[in-house]
Amino acid sequence: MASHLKFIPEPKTAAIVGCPFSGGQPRLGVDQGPIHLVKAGLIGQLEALGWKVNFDGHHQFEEISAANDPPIGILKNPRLVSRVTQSVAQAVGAHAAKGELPLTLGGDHSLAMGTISGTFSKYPDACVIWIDAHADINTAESTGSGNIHGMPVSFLLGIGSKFEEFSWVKPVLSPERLVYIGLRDVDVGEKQILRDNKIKAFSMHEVDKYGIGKVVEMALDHVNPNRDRPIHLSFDVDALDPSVAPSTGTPVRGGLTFREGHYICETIYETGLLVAMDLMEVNPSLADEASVQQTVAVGCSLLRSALGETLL
Ligand SMILES: NC(=[NH2+])NCCC[C@H](N)C(=O)O
Ligand SMILES: [Mn+2]
Ligand SMILES: [Mn+2]
Repeated sequence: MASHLKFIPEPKTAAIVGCPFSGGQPRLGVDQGPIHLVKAGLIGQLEALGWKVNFDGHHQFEEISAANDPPIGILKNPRLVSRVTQSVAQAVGAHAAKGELPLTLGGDHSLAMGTISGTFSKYPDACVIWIDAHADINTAESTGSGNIHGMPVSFLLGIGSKFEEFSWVKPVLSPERLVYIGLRDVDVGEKQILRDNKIKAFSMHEVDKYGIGKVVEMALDHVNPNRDRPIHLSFDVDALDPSVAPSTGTPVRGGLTFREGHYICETIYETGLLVAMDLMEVNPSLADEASVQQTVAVGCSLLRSALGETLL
């Protein structure tokens, strides 16, 4: 397939934004996700697809001190998450501004607050396709956990109470420019938020009912009816079934198959509209060595599919 990406000039260049960060949730180890993905050979694999790949080491968040970061209300590590995601927004925005395609490797999904802010700084009319078992749309009012990886979408939409610490996050995303695929563990308060804001979501029920081909087409018809808007793809590896991607912090059974996950990435590549992708929540400290290798390999192959790897 000699597809090309409409918004990415030649020579097509991907920028790896490695984000070893776990502060949006309580489990250690998810910060090692990007290190494993790169060690597994991701960069060479993308180069083999004809991409120029920029990677000058993983981002260093050490200087962003975690000291003295008491909860704000129920929000955990609020200052740390805010500063880290703000620096990610700047990095992603700078790559996008140069015409590169940022591939952000997480790390936990709170990072998407930064990646999507960065994408919208260059492409204000972009849309977001969010692949996840979870909606990650809790507000400070609705969250039970206080883990900010369950909340980035509400911040990007500008719903829920506002915090001085997050004043840099602008409500760049509007509800009709967002669509979910793969949901199956959505909190009661999140369901209300999805209804109140008329946000389109295809849960695993719809994937079973219509098949993944039809679901992706309907998702694109919703956020991108004329197939002219830039697409930011935010892929939480826990969207896949735990038998496919076991090494992740909040696995939920009944997820996407290996092929369904890849089909989504392949189809979004085929639109020619992809401008940024996140691959989040790979946690190499969870599960045995073979499961870790399997999850990291799946992460790499999802990224390859989104960057144009074809089956034939
Ligand atoms: N990015 C994720 N894996 N998010 C899981 C979120 C789980 C739950 N809904 C929460 O708010 O805590
Ligand atoms: Mn998830
Ligand atoms: Mn998520």
